[in-house]
Amino acid sequence: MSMIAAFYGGKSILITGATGFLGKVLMEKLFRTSPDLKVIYILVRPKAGQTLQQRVFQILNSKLFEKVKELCPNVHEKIRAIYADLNQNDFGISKEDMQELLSCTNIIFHCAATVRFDDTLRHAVQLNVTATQQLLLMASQMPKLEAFIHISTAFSNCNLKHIDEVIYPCPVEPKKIIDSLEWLDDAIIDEITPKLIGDRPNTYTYTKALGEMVVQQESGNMNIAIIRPSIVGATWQEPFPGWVDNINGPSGLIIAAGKGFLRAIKATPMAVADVIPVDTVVNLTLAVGWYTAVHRPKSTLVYHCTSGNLNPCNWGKMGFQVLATFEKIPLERAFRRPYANFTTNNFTTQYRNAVSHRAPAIIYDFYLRLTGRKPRMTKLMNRLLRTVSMLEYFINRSWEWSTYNTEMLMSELSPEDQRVFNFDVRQLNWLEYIENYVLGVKKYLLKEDMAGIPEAKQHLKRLRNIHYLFNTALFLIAWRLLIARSQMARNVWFFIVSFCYKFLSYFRASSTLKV
Ligand SMILES: CCCCCCCCCCCCCCCCCCCCCCCCCC(=O)SCCNC(=O)CCNC(=O)[C@H](O)C(C)(C)COP(=O)(O)OP(=O)(O)OC[C@H]1O[C@@H](n2cnc3c(N)ncnc32)[C@H](O)[C@@H]1OP(=O)(O)O
Ligand SMILES: NC(=O)C1=CN([C@@H]2O[C@H](COP(=O)(O)OP(=O)(O)OC[C@H]3O[C@@H](n4cnc5c(N)ncnc54)[C@H](OP(=O)(O)O)[C@@H]3O)[C@@H](O)[C@H]2O)C=CC1
Repeated sequence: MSMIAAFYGGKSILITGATGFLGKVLMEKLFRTSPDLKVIYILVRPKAGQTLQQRVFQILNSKLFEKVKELCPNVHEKIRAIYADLNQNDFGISKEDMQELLSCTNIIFHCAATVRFDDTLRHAVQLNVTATQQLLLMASQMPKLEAFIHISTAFSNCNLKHIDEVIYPCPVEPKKIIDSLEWLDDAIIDEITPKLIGDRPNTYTYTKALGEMVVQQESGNMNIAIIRPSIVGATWQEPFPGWVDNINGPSGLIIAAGKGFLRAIKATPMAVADVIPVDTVVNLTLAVGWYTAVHRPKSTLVYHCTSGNLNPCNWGKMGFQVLATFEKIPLERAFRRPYANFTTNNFTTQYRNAVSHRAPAIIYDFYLRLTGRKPRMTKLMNRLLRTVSMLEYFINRSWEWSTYNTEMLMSELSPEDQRVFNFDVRQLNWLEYIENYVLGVKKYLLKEDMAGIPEAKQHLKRLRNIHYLFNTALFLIAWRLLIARSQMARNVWFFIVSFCYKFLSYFRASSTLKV
């Protein structure tokens, strides 16, 4: 019997960010391994015209929850969606709901965050710092609380090369930032943002670091732990391989490469691709929840959930395997044949952006205009290049994350728990994982039918023929222009034509002789 699964039985668990990528997988695993848990409270806001209930209904009816619904048919009765917007004071939670949360919650998993790299400092602080502070204040009023697990990111200290499982201080106190954002106007905030974030690449990593400091400062006598996952990717094994439902991290670029939009990317092939499957993160999170509540470590422990030091893969290998998978299983309606490579310096990157990205987009938009349709490719391409430029920081560097606490926890688990809550990435076969990831992107994110593969292959053949035709036409036009202007080119042309003619005459004469 799994001790961790048994621990969550009968518990009331509060999850923030349950509608997100990580949150959904966390909920799924909890229901699958501890179907006797009491209730999962999820803090949800209405979104895209959907009410709370509609959002929960949509999650429960997704492929991810198929197994859970078999094992635990009353799962919908065990989810209690509570209206909450983390941008508001007290999260906008009603008095009755707040009372219930305060009196019943046993465990908190705080996953909600803004993960956008281009968010304003004001919004990122509100969500990743102030909301964390408010949640901790709520948690401190919960008499039955056993553990508070905060999800941070391995990149919260990406300004360092070697990162230990400790909370590093930020130059400016989080409280000072929160206070000053209250009275500064947006223009001034935008101006001081680069100075505040310093050598971090964006407001996301900066505010996640501030969030950790807040956790440390407000921990009081609660049992708190921080988990730092690196780049969270599709599921490895559970509930099935390859599940992914958002375009963050590598997923968006995998689509862009598969559809033939992305032809070149500035990346260091030998840099470590510290991707970690989402089910591995969830298994570690649940194990940490159990350990923190049961063993009550004296201080706030930080756990790195990374792959690089135990089972490294690099961007070169990842990119190669992504493209190799698209050879066998292409995406539907590709713009061009999937073919991409890495550039290493700014000059070649600018050149490839102009020639391989912008020029085809302009030509295609011209074609759309000619055929009476609305041009859209240039806009799409500019958006892609902007996204790529924001991710470049992470694919041109390597970091070392120590994993003492994570390895210590692994050794504390019973063999059964090591199996059920497996977070040992040494067992991960990267090539298999990447192939399943790419397949998952096709099936679960793009919702493409596997029956469409022959048609997709046919489409790629047509694209190849168009590509050959286009290149031949381009060559002939360039050659025609050249021989019209240069005597030397004309001489070369005359030489080639007469050589071919002589060769053909000789061939014809000899074959005639043989007969
Ligand atoms: C040797 C051979 C070689 C061969 C080589 C071959 C190479 C080729 C192979 C290539 C593959 C292999 C290499 C891979 C490298 C990966 C690097 C990853 C590094 C990641 C590091 C992460 C580290 C940190 C980890 C963390 O700790 S945090 C988590 C990470 N955080 C992020 O990853 C957020 C980033 N993103 C943004 O920050 C915003 O996205 C922004 C970018 C500002 C844009 O922003 P914007 O332009 O506004 O675009 P969006 O609005 O966002 O979206 C635009 C459209 O997508 C739609 N859409 C938005 N959402 C979603 C959603 N959910 N689900 C579905 N759709 C969505 C939206 O509807 C809109 O569609 P539309 O409306 O146009 O129709
Ligand atoms: N994905 C990754 O690569 C990594 C993620 N992490 C961390 O893991 C955690 C989860 O990330 P992930 O699941 O990928 O992110 P998602 O963007 O998929 O999910 C974010 C969640 O936060 C919720 N949320 C955002 N704003 C609010 C708000 N104002 N009120 C209520 N809820 C809100 C979202 O709700 P809604 O659905 O309503 O928008 C969503 O449920 C984050 O803390 C992130 O920093 C760490 C390392 C890597």
